[in-house]
Amino acid sequence: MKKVVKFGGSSLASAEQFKKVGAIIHADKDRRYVVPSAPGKRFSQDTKVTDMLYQCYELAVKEKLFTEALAAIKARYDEIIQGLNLDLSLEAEFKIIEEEFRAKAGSDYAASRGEYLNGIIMANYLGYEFIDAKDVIFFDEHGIFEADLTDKVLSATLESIERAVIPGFYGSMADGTIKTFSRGGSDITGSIVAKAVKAGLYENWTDVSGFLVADPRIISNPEVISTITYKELRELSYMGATVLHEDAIFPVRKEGIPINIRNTGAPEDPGTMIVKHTASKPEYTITGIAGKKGFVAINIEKDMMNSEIGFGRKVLEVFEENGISFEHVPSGIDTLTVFVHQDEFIEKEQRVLAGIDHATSPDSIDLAGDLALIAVVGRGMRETRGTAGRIFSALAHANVNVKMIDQGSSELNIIIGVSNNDFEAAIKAVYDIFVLSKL
Ligand SMILES: Nc1ncnc2c1ncn2[C@@H]1O[C@H](COP(=O)(O)OP(=O)(O)O)[C@@H](O)[C@H]1O
Ligand SMILES: N[C@@H](CC(=O)OP(=O)(O)O)C(=O)O
Repeated sequence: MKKVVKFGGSSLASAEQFKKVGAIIHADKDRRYVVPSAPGKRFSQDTKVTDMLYQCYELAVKEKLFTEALAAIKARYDEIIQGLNLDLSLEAEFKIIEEEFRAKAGSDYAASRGEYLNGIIMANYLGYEFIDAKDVIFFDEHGIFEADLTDKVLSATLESIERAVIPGFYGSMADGTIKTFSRGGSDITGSIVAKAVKAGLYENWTDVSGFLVADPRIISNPEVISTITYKELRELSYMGATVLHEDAIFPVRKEGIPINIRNTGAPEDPGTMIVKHTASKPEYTITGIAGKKGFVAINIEKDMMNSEIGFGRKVLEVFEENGISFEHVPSGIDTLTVFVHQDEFIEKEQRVLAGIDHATSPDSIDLAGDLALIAVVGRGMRETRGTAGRIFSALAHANVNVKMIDQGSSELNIIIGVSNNDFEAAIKAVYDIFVLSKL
């Protein structure tokens, strides 16, 4: 069986981490295709190389001195090369990067160098072939990922290569311009490679022992989810469970290739299996909880709204015209509320409000900001009566005021809107009622 293994930045932050990764790869001969991220944080106050690259390029664009910032990035790689005793120099690579920064090659080019250089080191360390992602991962002229072309070229390229390192996070457009996925996008590259080689398993190695029921930065020592479906996972990762990029399931989903989240620091732990279907019953009624802060609700009221055909479309068109995507649109008889990201909305607020006024002549519009959305997700919720009731009584006990409820018709998730200040308390209350009380 072929396995594709992606290692996140936390797994490749130092020479010591690289050694653990090397041991993991050598422990299983099926681990043939390796997708590395850029070096991440070595300790909590450290800076990821990707962020250092963005900052350095920002200086270059402003025509400020950036050589020191670039030297600090080079030092991160040199430390790894020395720690691994490799006969490798990145001198020439950094010369090219410096020239490209001066020529303002783009912030995507800048960020992509994190994975590119780490890929060169990884290939040298393992004795695997290095494949530059710009030659096998493609985007169209609008920056949209080209799945079919990529799959064709990548599978043909890897067919004759027994073992290879393909850096994550970036690819190229037809004119050669480097383009990255959104942040955390090496997870997507891993999935694309798994599809192209028809892998039996896509292992995604990180710094936690699997997908956890809740964010470990909010709940201490949360339980590990042993098996989760692609659908549940997408809901959770979209809503802030950053361990896997929310788009990483698409390439493997069609082929039904399972993803296994594993811990580089504890390779003996089985981690989480992410699968298409499972007969296994979840341990608790809910599979997981995730959430994000920073939303604003725009409440629109108009008498007889329910009989005005096209009302919702007119409202949503205003958001579309202003380039703002909406998250949720709960509605009543005479009210409609639109939830959007506060940072996207804030600078366009007056234009949007005037647009809604003009398009729908409402009786009133009011705004509620600083809201958080929490998704409670689980394939087991459909079969269990009283789940919503339990969630709301737990929140009431924790003194959390619920501002919005939205249950998807799939009954796979319940979305709850609370104030930003209540975010952590709400997640804790839901976690406690289902996991600690074993419901
Ligand atoms: N539900 C969750 N399960 C596991 N980890 C989570 C969850 N929600 C948030 N996280 C965070 O995601 C981190 C792993 O993702 P990330 O930092 O992108 O790792 P990597 O550097 O390996 O790509 C964990 O250290 C954890 O803090
Ligand atoms: N290095 C990129 C891409 C990535 O996926 O990184 P990580 O695997 O460390 O989340 C980022 O920081 O966004």
